Amino acid sequence: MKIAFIGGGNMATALIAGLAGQLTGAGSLHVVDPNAEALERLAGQYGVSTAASIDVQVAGADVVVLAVKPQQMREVATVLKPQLGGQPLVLSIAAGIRIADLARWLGGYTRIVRAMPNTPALIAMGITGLVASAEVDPIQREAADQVMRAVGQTVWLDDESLIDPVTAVSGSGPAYVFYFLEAMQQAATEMGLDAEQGRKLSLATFTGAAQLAAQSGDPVDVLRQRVTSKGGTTHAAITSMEAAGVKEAIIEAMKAASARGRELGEELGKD
Ligand SMILES: NC(=O)C1=CN([C@@H]2O[C@H](COP(=O)(O)OP(=O)(O)OC[C@H]3O[C@@H](n4cnc5c(N)ncnc54)[C@H](OP(=O)(O)O)[C@@H]3O)[C@@H](O)[C@H]2O)C=CC1
Ligand SMILES: O=C(O)[C@@H]1CCC=N1
Repeated sequence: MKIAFIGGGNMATALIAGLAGQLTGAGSLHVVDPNAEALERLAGQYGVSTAASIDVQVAGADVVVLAVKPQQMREVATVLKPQLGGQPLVLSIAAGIRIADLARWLGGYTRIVRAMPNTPALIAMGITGLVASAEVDPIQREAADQVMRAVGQTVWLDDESLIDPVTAVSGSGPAYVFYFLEAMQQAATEMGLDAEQGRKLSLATFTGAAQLAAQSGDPVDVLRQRVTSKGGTTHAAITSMEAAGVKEAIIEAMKAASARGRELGEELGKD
């Protein structure tokens, strides 16, 4: 499979890192980005071919991954439009941008899959929500799934509007986890542990608890109750979190992320 990336930033780098080791034979990765330094780094680390603007290699690709910021998508689509003669799959990972708007900017081109990956793709532990336009055939749908499966798990959606909730849960999700870890590490040092001890203890706790939740047949509230001895330390912590409204704040934050995705689509998809 020949895959061309338009945009070689944070998310594209995570996908390229995961994909680089998986392509065999005639498979190739090509990256277009105006930033020469970013291209040099990607070529050096992952052996990809590069270009500063959309070129003949993009025109010959089987899959064109659009990995620019949502605000840059319209301009990129306009430049890409004349290069779609080979009928590639256009795989957009931009938050908010709706298939219908992208199809319009591409001059009515509809072989589009919209995907929402996340940065753990960098270590092949990503998860991606996907939705295909009605015109995408099963072969290209499988191609999209294959690209994303190379960097983790995939979840297909029937309804495009659900990609905003997916963005709020798993697209932005790694940032919430890092934020929680930041708080745990800060608390650890404030209570007298050194930074390395705090980092090791909090990271292992997060990974261990997540693995336990994934492997256990029990729901997470039951697992939480098993840690919470009556009148003990965990009870003190959870009582403090409940009083501060932590759960409600997380739920509100995620709804804000989803609403921002929808708003981006409305704002940027006008006319
Ligand atoms: N980061 C994440 O965790 C996730 C991001 N996404 C989506 O991925 C997309 C990219 O996000 P992210 O990687 O974080 O953003 P970045 O800003 O890191 O990457 C975008 C890259 O595209 C480059 N670029 C700008 N204009 C063009 C152009 N005309 N042609 C080619 N490249 C161009 C940018 O260069 P310059 O900086 O010079 O403008 C930059 O290097 C977004 O749409 C986002 O919604 C989806 C899931 C998760
Ligand atoms: O913050 C953002 O808009 C992008 C989409 C999901 C993660 N990062």
